[in-house]
Amino acid sequence: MKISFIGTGTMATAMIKSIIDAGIFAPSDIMGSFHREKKALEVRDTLHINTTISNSEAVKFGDIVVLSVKPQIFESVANEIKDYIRDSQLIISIMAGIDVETLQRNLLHKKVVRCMPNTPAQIRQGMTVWTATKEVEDTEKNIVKQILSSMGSEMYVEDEVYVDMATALSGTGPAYVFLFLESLVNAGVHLGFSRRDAMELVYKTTLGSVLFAMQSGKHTAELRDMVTSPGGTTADALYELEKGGFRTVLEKAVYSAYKRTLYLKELNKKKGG
Ligand SMILES: NC(=O)C1=CN([C@@H]2O[C@H](COP(=O)(O)OP(=O)(O)OC[C@H]3O[C@@H](n4cnc5c(N)ncnc54)[C@H](OP(=O)(O)O)[C@@H]3O)[C@@H](O)[C@H]2O)C=CC1
Ligand SMILES: O=C(O)[C@@H]1CCC=N1
Repeated sequence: MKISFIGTGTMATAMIKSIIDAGIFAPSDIMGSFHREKKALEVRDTLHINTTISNSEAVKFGDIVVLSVKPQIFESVANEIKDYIRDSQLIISIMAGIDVETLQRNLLHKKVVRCMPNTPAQIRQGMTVWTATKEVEDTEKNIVKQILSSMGSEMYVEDEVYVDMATALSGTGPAYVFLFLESLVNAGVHLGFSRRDAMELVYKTTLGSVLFAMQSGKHTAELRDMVTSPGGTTADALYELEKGGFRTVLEKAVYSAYKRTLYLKELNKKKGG
């Protein structure tokens, strides 16, 4: 079985590394398409996969074709490749805000998987939410599951509205976490820690807390209470976070990302007729 990637950037490269590391595809069974020759040659030399600057050539190569270009150029890429897609091929889209109906209509193809991965896939710790059209057979779903599991964890959903929601929560999510980490490290530096020590304290505290929350099975409010000694330091810090609207800001940010997903979806629905 062979797999092609249309647009071999950050996410596609993470997927390629994961499927090679997991032994699902050999580098010789993978092709990545690029729009710049220099980049194509660089990736060919580092990942030892096949590369091309022709999207149609990439489509012809794979049994599975992953669409990993930016959503903004999907319409022109679809026009370029639609005549080369075979009925037997499985199309996997990782593009944000392009729904199944738009994919099927622009590609003139029914067998489609839509998924939303995230960047921790680069170290095989990603989280991907995905859905498939009824034309995708169970054996193909199993292959998709294997591919996505090679990047970390996966969650299948029947209704693609959850893929839109996941775009705002888990797809965009690493950016929220990185900003949170950066802010805490800066706070540590402000107190007088070296940046290196502050990073170690913050990263390990965050990792430990996430594992604790997952393994304890307790509600996070209970876990928070366990940290909050009466008349102690935590109560003061939490008071300031609540006063500053920490939760509301976070909820508004996620909702804003969700609205952007829906906007992109509508925009792409209108394009391409
Ligand atoms: N980054 C993320 O966290 C996530 C991204 N996604 C989705 O993944 C997709 C890719 O995102 P990401 O990897 O971040 O973006 P990148 O910009 O890193 O990847 C897109 C790649 O497509 C290439 N490209 C541009 N035009 C063409 C073309 N006409 N034909 C072939 N290739 C082309 C770009 O090349 P060049 O750089 O030379 O322009 C680039 O390498 C997006 O649709 C995004 O919504 C989904 C989940 C998470
Ligand atoms: O910012 C974006 O549009 C992409 C989709 C999810 C994460 N990054």
